[in-house]
Amino acid sequence: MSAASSSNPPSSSSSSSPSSLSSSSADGPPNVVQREGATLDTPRRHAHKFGGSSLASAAHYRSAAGLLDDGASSRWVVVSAMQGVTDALLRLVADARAGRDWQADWGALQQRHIEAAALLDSGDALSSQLHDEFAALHGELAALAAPVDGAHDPGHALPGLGEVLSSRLMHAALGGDAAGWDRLDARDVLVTQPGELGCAIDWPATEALLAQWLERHRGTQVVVTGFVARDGQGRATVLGRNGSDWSAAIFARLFAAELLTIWTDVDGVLSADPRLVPDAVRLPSLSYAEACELAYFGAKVLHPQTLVPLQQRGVAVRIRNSARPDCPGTVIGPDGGAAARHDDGHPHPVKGLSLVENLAILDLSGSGMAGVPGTAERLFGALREAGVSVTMISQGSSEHSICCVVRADQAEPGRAAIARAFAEAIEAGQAQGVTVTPDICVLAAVGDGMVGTPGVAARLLGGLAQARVNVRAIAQGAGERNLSVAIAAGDATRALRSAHSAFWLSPQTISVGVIGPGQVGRALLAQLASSTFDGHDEGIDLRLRALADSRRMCLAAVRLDPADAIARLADAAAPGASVDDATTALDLDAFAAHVRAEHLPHALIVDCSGNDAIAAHYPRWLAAGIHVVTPSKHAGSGAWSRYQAIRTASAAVAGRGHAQFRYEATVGAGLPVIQTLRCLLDTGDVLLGIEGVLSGTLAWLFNRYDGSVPFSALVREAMALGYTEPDPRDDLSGTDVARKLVILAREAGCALSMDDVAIESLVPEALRGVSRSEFLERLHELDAPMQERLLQARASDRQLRHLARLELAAGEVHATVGVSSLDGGHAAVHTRLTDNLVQFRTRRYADNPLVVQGPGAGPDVTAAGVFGDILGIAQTLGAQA
Ligand SMILES: NC(=O)C1=CN([C@@H]2O[C@H](COP(=O)(O)OP(=O)(O)OC[C@H]3O[C@@H](n4cnc5c(N)ncnc54)[C@H](O)[C@@H]3O)[C@@H](O)[C@H]2O)C=CC1
Ligand SMILES: N[C@@H](CC=O)C(=O)O
Repeated sequence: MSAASSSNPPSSSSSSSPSSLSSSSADGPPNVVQREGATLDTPRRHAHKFGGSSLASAAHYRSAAGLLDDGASSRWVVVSAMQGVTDALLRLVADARAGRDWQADWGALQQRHIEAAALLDSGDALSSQLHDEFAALHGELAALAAPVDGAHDPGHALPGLGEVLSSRLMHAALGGDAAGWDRLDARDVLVTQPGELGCAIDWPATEALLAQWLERHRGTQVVVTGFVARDGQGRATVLGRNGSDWSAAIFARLFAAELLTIWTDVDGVLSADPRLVPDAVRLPSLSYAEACELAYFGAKVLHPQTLVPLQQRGVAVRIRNSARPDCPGTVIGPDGGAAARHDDGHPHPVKGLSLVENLAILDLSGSGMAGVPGTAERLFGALREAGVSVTMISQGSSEHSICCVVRADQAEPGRAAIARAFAEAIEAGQAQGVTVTPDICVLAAVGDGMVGTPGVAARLLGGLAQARVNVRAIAQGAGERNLSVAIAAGDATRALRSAHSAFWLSPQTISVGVIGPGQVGRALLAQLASSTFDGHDEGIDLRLRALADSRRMCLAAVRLDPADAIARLADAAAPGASVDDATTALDLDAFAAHVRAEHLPHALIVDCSGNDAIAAHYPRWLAAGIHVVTPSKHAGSGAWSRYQAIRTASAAVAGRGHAQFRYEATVGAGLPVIQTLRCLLDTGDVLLGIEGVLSGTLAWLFNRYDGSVPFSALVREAMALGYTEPDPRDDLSGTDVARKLVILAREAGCALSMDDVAIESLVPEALRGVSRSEFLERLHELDAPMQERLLQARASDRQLRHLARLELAAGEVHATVGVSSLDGGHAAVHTRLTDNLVQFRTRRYADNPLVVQGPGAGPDVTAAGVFGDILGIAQTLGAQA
């Protein structure tokens, strides 16, 4: 018997429940759904169903019994078999039929049930009942070896024994008769009959038998066997796979429940298959129509057949996780439609996305078909004759071609049937023939809210376009609840993720990867973790999805928590660690590919490594549409050719709009230095010169250095405070400041390079070529020359400051970096701590420079500059959306 059929609608005489049910029900006429005073949270007449995954052991039965304690005055619980038992029974039947040994498996199955019974019932009664059931099963299995006599298959109903046994265990777990629980074997009352579309329910016969049963039972607390039933001759039968859900719906209707709760092992219906779409969200509610659409299109929701008996009476279904009863699950009912909001509080026109795989497209085309009545009838008639079921149909208004999607294994019979039906037309050249496109799947967007909502197709197709998914065929009925597209099977996951993002994610969702969790990288992660900036209100959704240091990387499918991302990077590499995120050896191409997830609208890499080799990747990343933000000066001040490649790549990126390269923190850390210069230039001003203190480290050193403490001791302190470059010689040599000057000059349109800057280094010649560690050991060698400079400056009542100068005049650029001896009139003498001081002299600010001043080094202020760049990019994306 097939489960993929629908029940016949009940006859008019069956539209009310049996009269005895009415008299035995304490809550009033059972054929009137009791809504007054009841809500879905506190139904008075509550049917439950437990699937096998919720009934794996005695402990599961106990906790299931606890879940029934919900205050309802009438409770019915329909049970599946214990987990795995139906499959075990099917194997037993197959083995017995084939003459293979089945005794051992039979014994193991009996043992499993007896053990569970012993834990649930202290007496012998339950065990002895189970022994009787197993003895009967033994006899029936033994008889299966004999040839089948007549059309009735005696083994057909045996797999239903699992539900019978399970109902006994649940009855015991609930306290049995003593606790007021009846047990109803559905084989006594539920009558099936063959229907046009398969197995159907004989409602009048069922209601009559149930009425008789209710004359002998209270009927307000009943454990019911799922899956099993009887045929018109009173023989045991089963409802087919997933029949337990159908049973539950049937009994919820027969007992006039207000709500049917189906307890299973998932949190409810999700917006898409979570194995394919990590971002899938639980749907709080669905209408019957939406649930049916999703179910037909591959979502593992309830079989549509299950909903029929409930929909006819307006009974709501709630799908809940028995392992997480706090989760409210998904309600399917009359009110689950367009108005429903998701957990994020926003209404969504599309409720879910589903995918049907293993399909093929059949296409019949020919100019002779246009305007000819009956073409479609002939085509689909041929498919019907060949027993080919059609999943999707599409025809353009030109009528030049008609195509349909069928199961892959039915493509060839379908093609042959259409070719036969149109043989004459093909021969005459009126039709070109039938083509088969294999390896197809259909992606469907489903939702009541789609009805009358403009833009749904645009979002779906836009999402697919972004992921470069080609659409082969499209179908949407006038009902507007389902928009289906046929696509290549190889594109399925990418398509589903992109479509999901198009409907569920903000257009300002950014997939973020961070490289270099050092001083600045750590501070940035901390700021991302603790930021009070509520990106979701703005629509900005920054998703840290990747983190790398110089050896490893950690990639997360959905997101890494910035608060423990560094720990994950370290921990996940530990032997035996198993997380959903993959930590592997650093592979920058794989890192970038992961960040540039096609299903997420935008991608951004933050490079805090300070490593020149990483900067070499920027042109490729930018060309691939990945935004790049960095505090590192290598790209901005490195080889001119690379700098140009970066600019070119960020200027022209097809598809996603151009990828941005931002590096505000390279000059002045968190100070708005580059943006100030840009603002001056973009508004038509002309840069004449820049003078100032561009090193936080050197500012701090010279602000502190008074001869009382050796200069080398102050350098060590600056290192510890995170002011210096990873190698402090970059600061002391003036290289770091020169880099900043080059960055600013290039920003102003000058092709300046490091070689063009006259740099005075504070690093003695002898220490320039040694290793970093040797340099640190010999740091004291700086002390004597610095002491001497200090004394000289003091002798002329001056102070030492490290200055950078850029002069632009008559097409000439002069850039110098070094220590100056300044009198008290110079602004640099009045800086404090790590203050940077940047004086822009421009045409507009010629006499009195525009000054940017403030702390110019340190992990926190630098990270803030980086964070500001990230948000700046996100905001421009918002403006584009
Ligand atoms: N510290 C500060 O005040 C400021 C720093 N910056 C810049 O920020 C950048 C980072 O500075 P810090 O955090 O102080 O340096 P850091 O040495 O503390 O951190 C660098 C991090 O990058 C990682 N790394 C190095 N090479 C790598 C590679 N090839 N691949 C992946 N990861 C790699 C290291 O493992 C380390 O985690 C530098 O470019 C620096 O110039 C800019 C403005 C201010
Ligand atoms: N080491 C640098 C850090 C900022 O760029 C400095 O001291 O300025």
